[in-house]
Amino acid sequence: MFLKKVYTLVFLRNETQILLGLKKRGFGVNKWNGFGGKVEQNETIIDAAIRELKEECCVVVNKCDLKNIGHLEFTFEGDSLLMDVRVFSASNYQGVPVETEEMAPKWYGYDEVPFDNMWPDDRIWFPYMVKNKLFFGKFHYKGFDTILNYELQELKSMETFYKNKK
Ligand SMILES: Nc1ncnc2c1[nH]c(=O)n2[C@H]1C[C@H](O)[C@@H](COP(=O)(O)OP(=O)(O)OP(=O)(O)O)O1
Repeated sequence: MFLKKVYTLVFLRNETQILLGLKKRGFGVNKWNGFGGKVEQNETIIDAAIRELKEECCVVVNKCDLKNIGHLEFTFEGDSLLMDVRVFSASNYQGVPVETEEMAPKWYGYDEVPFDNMWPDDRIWFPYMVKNKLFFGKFHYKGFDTILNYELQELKSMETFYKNKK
């Protein structure tokens, strides 16, 4: 039996670049990642995605501009936590990303993504995101550096995926 916690993860992207943030504190510190965090009680997943993006790099995105592009699940050996991460992409937004107490943002070309300083799973599913393919990934970790096993699949539609998900 797992204890599920829902998280958001947002990537701002254009044709040639993706915005990553260097996490300055807490879980995943010193790793480059998208922007996101835990969904709070009485908050929708989309509202959490918008709030976390604003808190972490001061950018505002409208609901209609956030596209759900993937679903990731992380479990850890000897731990009952299941991290349920909803991945979003947006190319329309308001404001210029700025550094906050939590994240230092930086634009990267798709061929210069710093995978060596990211979660190890990122290099496995990023290619799907970059090719605009929808995806579902499940990763089981030992500690935070070693993937013991994983599954990754391309999805036809996120709606169908969530409709059929138990
Ligand atoms: N393995 C992996 N790959 C890619 N992305 C992630 C992981 N593990 C993760 O946790 N993440 C993502 C999911 C979330 O976007 C963040 C983690 O959120 P966190 O910073 O813990 O949540 P907050 O609500 O911001 O936490 P507080 O610092 O406010 O307590 O990383």
